[in-house]
Amino acid sequence: METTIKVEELCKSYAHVKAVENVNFSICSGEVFGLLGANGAGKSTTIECILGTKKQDRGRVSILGMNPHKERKKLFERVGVQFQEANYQDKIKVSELCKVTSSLYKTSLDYMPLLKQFGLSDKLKSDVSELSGGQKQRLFIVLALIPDPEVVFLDELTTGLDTKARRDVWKSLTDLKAKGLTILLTSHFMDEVEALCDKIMILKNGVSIFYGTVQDAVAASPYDKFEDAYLWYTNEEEENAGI
Ligand SMILES: Nc1ncnc2c1ncn2[C@@H]1O[C@H](COP(=O)(O)OP(=O)(O)OP(=O)(O)O)[C@@H](O)[C@H]1O
Repeated sequence: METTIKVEELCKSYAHVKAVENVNFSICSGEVFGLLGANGAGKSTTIECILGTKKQDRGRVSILGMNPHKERKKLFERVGVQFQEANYQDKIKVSELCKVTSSLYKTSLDYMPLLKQFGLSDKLKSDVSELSGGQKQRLFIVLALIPDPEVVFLDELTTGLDTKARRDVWKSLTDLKAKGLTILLTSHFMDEVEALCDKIMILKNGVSIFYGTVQDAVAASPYDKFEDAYLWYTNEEEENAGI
């Protein structure tokens, strides 16, 4: 399988914080990769280095065979990003935001079927500011998919979604993966990670403490459930240090 994203020896510090330290992973096309870790573990920083919106101090990143710093424009056409907090005008309607987003790309998908897929058809004429948190979250996934991307970055995928909406989003993503879409997601829900991810990396204070499949993560821990294993990985050092 073709490698879509390759991260080698990635390091990035801010003033006094080592946000990412010597991180290595690769993601093949059509794979779903979960970047996990507590708040502040270094997930967003890693993603921003891959997208080229932040410059790493050391290490190499390649995405779709490109250097994200040198080929930002080309990359933009082929990559989708779900933002947590998008900057849009207060009074913009869902249909207008979809139209504006489509106009940014040379080629884009028809947004109507996407809105339908994510349960938002009846919100077409609503102001974005009037949507519920979960509806906004789903709209941001739709916006990320409008450029018909080869890779999509989904940050805190289903935070704020109700049970049914989460399951629907999982199903839609599984269908897109089957068509070859590569997905990098972050999530704080381990059931979601278990349901979707082919491979995961768990970061702690910017360092990778596990890289592999969910099954391997469970097998290498003293637990049978992934959520217990995840907590064991992320707390291990404190426990060993007697904190
Ligand atoms: N612009 C910045 N200036 C200074 N420190 C920063 C900056 N951005 C992030 N950091 C620090 O770098 C570390 C990693 O932050 P990052 O946002 O990558 O974590 P994260 O895993 O994405 O967290 P979350 O789950 O809360 O989104 C944290 O200690 C954070 O305080």
